[in-house]
Amino acid sequence: MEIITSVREMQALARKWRQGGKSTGFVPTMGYLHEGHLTLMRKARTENEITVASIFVNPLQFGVGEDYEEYPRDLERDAPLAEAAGVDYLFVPTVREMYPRGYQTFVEVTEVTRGLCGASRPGHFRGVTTVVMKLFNIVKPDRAYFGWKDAQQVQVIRRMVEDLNLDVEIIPVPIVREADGLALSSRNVYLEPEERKAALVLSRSLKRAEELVAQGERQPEVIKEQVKQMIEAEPLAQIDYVELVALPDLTPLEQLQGQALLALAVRIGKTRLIDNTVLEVEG
Ligand SMILES: Nc1ncnc2c1ncn2[C@@H]1O[C@H](COP(=O)(O)OP(=O)(O)OP(=O)(O)O)[C@@H](O)[C@H]1O
Ligand SMILES: CC(C)(CO)[C@@H](O)C(=O)[O-]
Ligand code: BAL
Repeated sequence: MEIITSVREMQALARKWRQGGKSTGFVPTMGYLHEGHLTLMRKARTENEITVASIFVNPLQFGVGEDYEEYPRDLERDAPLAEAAGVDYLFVPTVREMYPRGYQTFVEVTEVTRGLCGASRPGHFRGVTTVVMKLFNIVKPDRAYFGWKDAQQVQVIRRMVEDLNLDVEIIPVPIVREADGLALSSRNVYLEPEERKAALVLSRSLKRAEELVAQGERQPEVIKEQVKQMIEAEPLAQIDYVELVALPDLTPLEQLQGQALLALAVRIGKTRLIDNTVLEVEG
């Protein structure tokens, strides 16, 4: 595996593969790799001739007072993990390399970013779409892999790809969980042992919602209320949002039908965690 830090060098390599007709799979990440990221990388490995991953903690997608400074960074730990997962090139640019002096161009998706994390983290998705657009232009992948843990991010990126006619296939990958249900996240390292236990309330409340739907419940408000009550019963948890919206547009729902996304953002102590499940009703 080769580590590339220069945009120009990465672009030159990508141009060479394109001209040689080699397919490229790309996995953008913010690093501190875990089994969720590695699953994306292994999938990219099996479906493409060249596998590229990036590690870049993108300052543009963090709001004021968020954890940009504390976000875990450890390239010495990450590089061998990426290599073992089959990554050929690990792109690790600096902030100055991605946003040189005078930088002033941004990409904004307007509708599907309004609710959920877009509402609770203003400017977040503008930062995500801007960096992902840049990364796509640098790596020129045929396929790009995104985790369903960030379900809204998947819909936002898909919208950007469709609206801007980008020649890349977006491949969503199911959420990877710990044996006890907690969705893997780089931010789980912030959790103290007691908080780690309390964090299980996210996946448990999603399971409860799935049971309610299996029992015939179709009222979004009833499902959301049950989820909220479960989370509020956990003393260390504080709800940021609990939303039940239609897929793929993430618009409000009057009645559960087709595919809906039940998405949560919950603070456990100072750590903001997200999780979700797709609720599917036939007919
Ligand atoms: N548990 C998971 N299962 C599947 N994909 C995941 C999981 N966690 C992260 N990913 C995906 O990995 C990619 C990189 O995500 P990122 O580097 O932000 O990791 P993260 O663990 O989600 O970090 P954090 O939640 O702390 O921001 C994204 O597409 C994300 O959806
Ligand atoms: C896609 C991404 C790497 C862009 O910075 C980030 O939002 C993430 O890790 O999900
Ligand atoms: N996985 C989403 C990146 C972020 O929280 O900024």
